[in-house]
Amino acid sequence: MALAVGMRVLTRALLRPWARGLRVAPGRTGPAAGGGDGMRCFGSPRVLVEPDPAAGVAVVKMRNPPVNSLSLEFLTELLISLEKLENDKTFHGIILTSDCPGIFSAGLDLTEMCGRKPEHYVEYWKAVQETWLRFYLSNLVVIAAINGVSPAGGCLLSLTCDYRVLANNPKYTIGLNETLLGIVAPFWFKDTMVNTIGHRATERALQLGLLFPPAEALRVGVVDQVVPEDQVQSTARSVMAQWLAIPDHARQLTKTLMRKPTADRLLTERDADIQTFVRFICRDSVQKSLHAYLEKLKQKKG
Ligand SMILES: CCCCCC/C=C/CC(=O)SCCNC(=O)CCNC(=O)[C@H](O)C(C)(C)COP(=O)(O)OP(=O)(O)OC[C@H]1O[C@@H](n2cnc3c(N)ncnc32)[C@H](O)[C@@H]1OP(=O)(O)O
Repeated sequence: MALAVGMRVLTRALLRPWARGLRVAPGRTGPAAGGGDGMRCFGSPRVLVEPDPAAGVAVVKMRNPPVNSLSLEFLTELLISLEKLENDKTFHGIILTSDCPGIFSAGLDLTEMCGRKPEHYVEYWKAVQETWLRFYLSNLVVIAAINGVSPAGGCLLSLTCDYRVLANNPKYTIGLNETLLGIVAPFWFKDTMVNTIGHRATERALQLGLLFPPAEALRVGVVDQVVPEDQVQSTARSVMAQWLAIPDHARQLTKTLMRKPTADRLLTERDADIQTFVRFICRDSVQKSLHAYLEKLKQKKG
């Protein structure tokens, strides 16, 4: 039932004109692409997929410059790539990483949440929910190779993964910093964090909008491993090999057992959650906060 609802939303998304027009990235082969057996990179303008069929793994690189903000188009492309890989029996695992230097993802795209019509907020929030559900419940092993800063929605995306490897760079902070923007992390953002680091640590992290530098992120458990920057990908690969050595059906069922209750909560409250989001984001005070925050980001340069 849950899956059917999810598929309907994704199918609707795929039917949108800009999604239908998605081009497949020009194919290229290479070592990262498992060039040995000739399988090519594929993907879409904002998502590059480097398949390694021999290992049963694909590296999914987010490339929505400058900061991999999670726009509606980008989320849809991510979902399409995920679905393609899930439907291809060659693949058992995904390494999710960034192609934008120094940035994993800046989180939800603030321009999707500012100065738009309520109908747009509905469409956008559905895509955010769908992305979370599909990644959180994916049967594939999903490992985040976090090679940059990862606030808010960027952190949430990494929390949907089964394992997080973070590059040891003090600039690469990670956390749910929504309160600093004058907004509130929805219950399923909070639940995902609670499932990862526990209730008390989440309470503190979310109220204060903490963005953890690598050592702190490791200590509190937001990430599973911190490694030198040039070892993030290789570490993700060796962790993947360990996870793929486990009998797949047993691992998948265990993942579902652990995650389904959390996902079910959103699935049963999905429409109410959309209404809550739209009501909240349409408030004058929230729009003012978000505009001011975006302005501050822009002025930082000047
Ligand atoms: C019940 C209601 C529930 C509501 C819940 C809503 C939940 C929201 C969750 C979120 O994810 S909100 C987004 C939170 N994200 C952030 O706080 C990150 C903001 N960005 C930054 O801190 C920095 O940009 C960075 C990621 C550290 C990168 O810094 P850098 O110096 O490399 O780049 P900038 O010059 O700051 O940015 C370049 C460019 O990109 C624009 N931009 C940055 N972040 C976003 C974003 N999240 N959305 C849209 N646009 C973004 C920035 O404005 C610059 O634009 P310009 O036009 O080139 O000036």
